[in-house]
Amino acid sequence: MTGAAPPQDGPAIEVRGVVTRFGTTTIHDGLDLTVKRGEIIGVVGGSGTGKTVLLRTIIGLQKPADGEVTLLGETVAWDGSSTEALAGRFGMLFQDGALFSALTVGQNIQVPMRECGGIPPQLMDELSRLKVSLVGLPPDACGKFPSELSGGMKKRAGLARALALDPDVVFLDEPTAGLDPIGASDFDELILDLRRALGLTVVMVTHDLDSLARICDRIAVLVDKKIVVGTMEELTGSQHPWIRSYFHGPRARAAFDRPALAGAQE
Ligand SMILES: Nc1ncnc2c1ncn2[C@@H]1O[C@H](COP(=O)(O)OP(=O)(O)OP(=O)(O)O)[C@@H](O)[C@H]1O
Repeated sequence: MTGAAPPQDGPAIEVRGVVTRFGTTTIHDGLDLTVKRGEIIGVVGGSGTGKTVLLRTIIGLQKPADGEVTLLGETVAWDGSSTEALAGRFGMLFQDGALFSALTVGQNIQVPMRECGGIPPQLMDELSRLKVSLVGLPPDACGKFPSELSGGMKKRAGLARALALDPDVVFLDEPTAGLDPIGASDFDELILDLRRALGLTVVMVTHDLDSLARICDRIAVLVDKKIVVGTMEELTGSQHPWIRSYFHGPRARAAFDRPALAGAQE
């Protein structure tokens, strides 16, 4: 990490030549990705292609075998100092919400505030109420335990915690998984509202084609241990077999409201 103030322009995230190996298995073999500030980018790929590992790498939790990552102008160091230097500047919503079951929603939201330190308890209470309202939960949700919440409410509570310290970037790992279509589309709207209101940059791993079509500016596809990135239109024109079948399958056509490709195999 550099000690200098991070530049406010330039990309939110730069991934250059990232190689990730577990034992003898290579997951990423030279990933490059640039995420612009204020962009909503979807990350897709087959199961086990390393989408979650990519998020963990960007936020400094997973050290790659090679490559460089810059997050909000800070070079990620993977020795713990990254997370410290970037404290509060990014938030993460883990796949299952990852709320602490023994803590209320309000207390969960206050976890990052306590880690940050120096925030008086009364202000933390006030801030957690604000975050609860920001994500569209009723005020009484603050005093509830995760077990008392629906799946959709848990996701919103997890998002409120990710937003606890007013981050510039949020990472969402399958935020709409397990939600019914209405809950999922409400969540999509919430992400769009938050981007509009807070200027957030959003990196979202998702299998939800409706979310991709509705809210993502660009999509990063993990294939062949690398990333192919483009707009929906650009990727729709790709000849790569996995990308082609992903963006032209019947479910994709329903989500993207497109007729079948002329000559496409069904
Ligand atoms: N800490 C680890 N040690 C060893 N292998 C790991 C570790 N973390 C992830 N892997 C492996 O790396 C691969 C990619 O994992 P990852 O969770 O990123 O996949 P994914 O693309 O998010 O998959 P899914 O869509 O199924 O959630 C998997 O084969 C996984 O088993």
